Amino acid sequence: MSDARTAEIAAEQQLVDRVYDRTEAMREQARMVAADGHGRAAAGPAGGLVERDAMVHHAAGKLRALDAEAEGLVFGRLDFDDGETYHIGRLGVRDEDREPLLIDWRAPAAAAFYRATPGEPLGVVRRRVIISRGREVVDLDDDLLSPDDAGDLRVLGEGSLLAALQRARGPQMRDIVTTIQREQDEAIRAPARGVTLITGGPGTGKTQVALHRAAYLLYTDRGRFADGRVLVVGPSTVFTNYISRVLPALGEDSIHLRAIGELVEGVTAVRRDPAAVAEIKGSTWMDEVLGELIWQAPPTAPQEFKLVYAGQVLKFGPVELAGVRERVRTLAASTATLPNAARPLAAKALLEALWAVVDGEHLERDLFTDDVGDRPEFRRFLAAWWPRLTPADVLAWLGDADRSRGVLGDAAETLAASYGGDWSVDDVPLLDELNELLGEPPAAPAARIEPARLRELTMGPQLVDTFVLSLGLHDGWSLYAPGLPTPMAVAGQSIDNDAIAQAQRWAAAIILREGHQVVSWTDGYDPYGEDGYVPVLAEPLPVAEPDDEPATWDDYAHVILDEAQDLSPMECRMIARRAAYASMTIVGDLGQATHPLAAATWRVLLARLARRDARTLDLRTGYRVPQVLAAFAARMLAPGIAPTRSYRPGGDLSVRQVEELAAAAREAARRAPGEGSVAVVVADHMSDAIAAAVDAPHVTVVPAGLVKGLEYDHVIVVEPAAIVAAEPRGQQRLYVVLTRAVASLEILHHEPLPAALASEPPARP
Ligand SMILES: Nc1ncnc2c1ncn2[C@@H]1O[C@H](COP(=O)(O)OP(=O)(O)OP(=O)(O)O)[C@@H](O)[C@H]1O
Repeated sequence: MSDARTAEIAAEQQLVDRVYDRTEAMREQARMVAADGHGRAAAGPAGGLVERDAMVHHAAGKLRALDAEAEGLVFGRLDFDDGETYHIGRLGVRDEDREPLLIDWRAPAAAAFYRATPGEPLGVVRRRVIISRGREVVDLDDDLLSPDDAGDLRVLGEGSLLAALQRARGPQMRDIVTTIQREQDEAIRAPARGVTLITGGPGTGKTQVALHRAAYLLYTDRGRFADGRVLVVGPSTVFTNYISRVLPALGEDSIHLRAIGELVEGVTAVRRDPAAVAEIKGSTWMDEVLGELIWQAPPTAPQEFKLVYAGQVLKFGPVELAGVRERVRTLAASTATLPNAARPLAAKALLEALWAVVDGEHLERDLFTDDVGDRPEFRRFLAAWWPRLTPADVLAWLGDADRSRGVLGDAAETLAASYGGDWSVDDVPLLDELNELLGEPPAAPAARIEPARLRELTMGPQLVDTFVLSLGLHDGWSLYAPGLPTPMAVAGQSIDNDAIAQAQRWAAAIILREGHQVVSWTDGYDPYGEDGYVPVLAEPLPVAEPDDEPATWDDYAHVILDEAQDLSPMECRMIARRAAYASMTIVGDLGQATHPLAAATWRVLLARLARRDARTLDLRTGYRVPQVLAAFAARMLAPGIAPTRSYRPGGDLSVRQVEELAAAAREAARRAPGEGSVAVVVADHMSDAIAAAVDAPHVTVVPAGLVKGLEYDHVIVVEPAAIVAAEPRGQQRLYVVLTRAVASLEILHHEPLPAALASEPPARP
């Protein structure tokens, strides 16, 4: 290494050491403030704000996790043509004089790190990636942005990108904060509002972008998105486990990360139903089916009712009771009452039916109804005949084909065969739907709170997590500060109510006095729940410690869907319920759609989610699959879908016909390189047999149905024809399987290859 380079590294090391020393000091300070017993709010506006700005209390606690990251806390530097220099890192850190020492990668000032090119340098003359191991700077990678080189730059930070891509895969995904590419950055920083649709072929970084976007949204508007108000949904628990390390590594752990099978409280479904079953369960027809089912007599309901009144025996058998049940349904329909709230209607209908058969010549109707209605045996019968139903109760009825044939017709047998064990992922939207359809029993009168009081209880003043400028409650504009229950400044009449920009300038000046620079404004809420403007600050504000109460699903402010191409109509309904008040980011690839009811176009998917418009960002460069393997996999692509351009050169492909698959898989796994991850991917129904045969600790056998979103250095695919034959969209499934390999792909087949793969000899690397 040249002397000049060694000196540069040493200079960067000094800065890195300063940042770590400063963060250590801040961590200590945060600890002392906590130990102080007063808390930050008690320190008053000035003290509280200075302490918060110096170092994010919340983030300080995360430094240990950040320390562990190979790329370290400081990873970039921008030199501008006016001599200005910034260092970019995973957090914003200021020095003792409150000068920025490190700019958070998500701050607007850091955007140039991911966007500057020779053609459009944005004032940057040098863009440097600082490569560290722990706290030690080991290398530097510089891009000099001279307009003369405009034609040459293919990617940003080529050296560090290549190094990142060449690193062997571990069991979990790593973040890409040091090497985010321009088109990815544009998707990450797209506005939060409305719906953002991010499309791209396999390995274009869609999942990475989705996760970095979640972290970005939290940075820009913590007041709105913190405390579990961002939901990220992935296709399976294997997948969410694979990506679960990325957000904590970016310093964010208040985001809800859930597999689609985990969206209903108390249910963790991992099993997928076969395509024929999934097709029925995923269709909106199920909404009608469930809507019928909820009014049926539960299997536990008594078939007979007997009562002695004034010497008369009143007796109803199954036929009469069925008639009464129908009557309850009619009454419920006319009053929009849901089944679980309909027991009072059931009592009314039953009493009416009894009155109709009693010899009531000498009886008074009201007396009869009151008398019978109060009898313990009547109430016991009613509770058993019209019990409170849970979604699980009703869904379990589908396990009995004789019972469900009336509503399901020919589909009854197919569905019944799928029940009996644990819930499948495809059942989860049905449980969610039933939750809506069944409703809740009416609240006991004592527990009822009048609306006015309810408003006060739920809408009363709360502390804000960030500054908010709002107009309304007082005459003129009010500026709220984090942690303070009253406005910290009021503009009274002096600012014209229409002049939002003028009010924002006023507020920005006050916020600047508190040590924060306002970069722009977004929408938000003041402590009274009224609309307000929230400043985007050049440095993040401290985060309130997340409270113990988990956010409920109607609190989500932003919902991110990964692998969205696979969502069935019923899954979309379940998500739409959770996203009723949320903006959304939808991420996917139509070429990888394997669900039998997958939407054919994004417009259809948006409609299923009750959305119409989206801003669309397409990622065009693939970073996972090397060119040779990408070209081979593209033969399986459905017509009309363009293949992805791959940035990664090479790729090792071999295709072998073998006598005995299990033995060949064992042998291939044994020969697989020790460096990097190795997976054997096989049709779901063959996976147990192949797993038993392979039995090698460093090799994972993955059923094809679970491999979506994952990647391995070396992939061995066993019997592609069986993967295609296993399901209606087997062709797409095989495409997903063939696009998982980062370095080598070995195909073992006994049966002939699917025609598209066999059409010409595979290219040799
Ligand atoms: N800018 C980047 N720098 C370094 N690595 C990157 C970059 N973008 C993507 N990658 C890597 O490329 C691989 C694929 O990324 P990711 O899984 O996010 O792609 P995807 O589009 O979601 O793929 P799929 O559709 O197949 O699930 C990952 O290993 C990811 O870390």
